[in-house]
Amino acid sequence: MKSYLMSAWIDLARYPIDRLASAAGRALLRRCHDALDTHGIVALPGFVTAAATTHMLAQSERLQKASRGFHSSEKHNIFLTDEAPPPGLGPSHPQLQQMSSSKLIFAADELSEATPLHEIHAWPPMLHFVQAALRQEQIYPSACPLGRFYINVFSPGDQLGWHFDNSEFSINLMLQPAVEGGAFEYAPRTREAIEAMDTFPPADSVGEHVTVLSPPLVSSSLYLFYGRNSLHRVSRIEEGKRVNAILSYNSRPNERLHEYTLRKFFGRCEALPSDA
Ligand SMILES: O=C(O)CCC(=O)C(=O)O
Ligand SMILES: [Fe+2]
Repeated sequence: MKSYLMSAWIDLARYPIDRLASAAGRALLRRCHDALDTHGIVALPGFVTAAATTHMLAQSERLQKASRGFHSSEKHNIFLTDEAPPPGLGPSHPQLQQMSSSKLIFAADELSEATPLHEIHAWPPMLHFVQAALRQEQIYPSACPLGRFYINVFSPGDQLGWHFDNSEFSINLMLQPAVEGGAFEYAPRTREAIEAMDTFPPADSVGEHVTVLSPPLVSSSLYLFYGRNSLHRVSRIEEGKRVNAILSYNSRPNERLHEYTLRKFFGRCEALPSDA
């Protein structure tokens, strides 16, 4: 897709991701690197256009009305593993903490081909930008029919408990922050410190033990962060819906999510029939 068409979805004047070698492109990358080095996260306000956000929110609204999607509700540990912890750990050990998470998810195959999300995810300059901003050697768009991109809808009472992601980095597009609650709380580069703890703090006191950032969440903004190394959560939504999109890229080509993750996230392993 040509830049002049993509500029309907991405604010390419403000974020010249299709001209990374230009002075403006290099300045953008420097800004990303500085923020990632300092905070482990970079926020890019107004990365997508209001038209793109409106389009994606309308699609999510239609799917909610049609009772589509999968409401995932689960208990998990902070490392998102199913491995049995070694015996003899005290009850407050980080490996034994059970967190609760719930949200409604629309998988990629429920989001039509014509969605801006599909076009943004597949656009080569987007991949090159993410790769350069996150200083990855080579990344590839996820090939997972369900998980290559998806939309999360958090309603009041939903949250994501503290966790480290399995993937090294995450690309999160905020479409609509909650009216109240639903903060993204992020503790940069804390994996080693948390792994070394004997006692994990109560969920609401984590910030007394490690530095927790809570970037302002603004509609149409893109957030890039290193989720495998940094403990993070989405606090309980108190009012309004919180809607965001996740774009997946991997360090190996043709990666797909494993059956276990697919079941947990999407409630199924198979893509829907293409005429669904
Ligand atoms: O919704 C967010 O802001 C973060 C999502 C997240 O941490 C995840 O999907 O693993
Ligand atoms: Fe996460």
